[in-house]
Amino acid sequence: LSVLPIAYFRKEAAFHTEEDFNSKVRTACQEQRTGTVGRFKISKVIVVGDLAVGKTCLINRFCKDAFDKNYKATIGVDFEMERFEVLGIPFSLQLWDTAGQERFKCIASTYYRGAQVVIIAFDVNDVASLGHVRQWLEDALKENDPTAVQLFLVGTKKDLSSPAQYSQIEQDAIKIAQEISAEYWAVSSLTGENVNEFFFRVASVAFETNVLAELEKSGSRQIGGVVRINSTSNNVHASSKKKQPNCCQ
Ligand SMILES: Nc1nc2c(ncn2[C@@H]2O[C@H](COP(=O)(O)OP(=O)(O)OP(=O)(O)O)[C@@H](O)[C@H]2O)c(=O)[nH]1
Ligand SMILES: [Mg+2]
Repeated sequence: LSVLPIAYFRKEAAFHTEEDFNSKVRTACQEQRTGTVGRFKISKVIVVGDLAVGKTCLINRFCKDAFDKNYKATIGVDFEMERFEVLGIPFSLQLWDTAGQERFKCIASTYYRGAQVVIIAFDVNDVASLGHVRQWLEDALKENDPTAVQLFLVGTKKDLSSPAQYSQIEQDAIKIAQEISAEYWAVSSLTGENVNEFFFRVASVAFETNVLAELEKSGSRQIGGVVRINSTSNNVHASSKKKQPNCCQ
């Protein structure tokens, strides 16, 4: 799946409104200076939200181009891998579909950790599911570094709402998206409306962020063309300090 720069859905609640990839990112990709991105890097994406809002259907529409009208609750978690190519660089997303049902939530939440992207889904025909967005966010951020996570708020089942009903809930959804710094989208897994666009946007935003982080890392390491391996080994050391005290000293 080759990813072209995909536009935001609503200007009022978008990460950025540039029409193309960041120029630093484009140059780095041209010169194949993307570090671990493209070789080892897999970004973890979790999809959370109330039961039956359509999380599983959303992932299945994108990954399998399939739709099931029968509801089968997700028990715990499921995951799908999706490979993309962005600016000629291979890039993978691991899409974690989690359970919305209360009784399976505690299993599911153990898989929230390490997410780069959090997608909070609500049903555009169910105001209560939008009301629960903050709770889902809180739960997801308990397991993650809030400053490192990119958030998407996605309204599902757009096919079931009339334009008038839809525009009413969209106003509220955009307000919440702004408050929680999420990018807002609305999709239908039944018709497929905006589903590919949405995931391509997720992939391009995640990719850009990863490449920029790589550039920052290599920028701070390189001094006058000399690669200082110290700074990374310090990090490794810091995180494994407890187990291996003084191993390199
Ligand atoms: N009309 C319509 N129905 C949908 C859409 N997406 C999902 N549904 C239906 O909504 C029900 C729930 O969908 P799921 O995807 O299983 O919901 P979920 O969020 O994964 O639910 P849990 O796994 O219990 O958390 C199913 O009957 C789907 O067919 C949509 O875009 N349009
Ligand atoms: Mg499900």
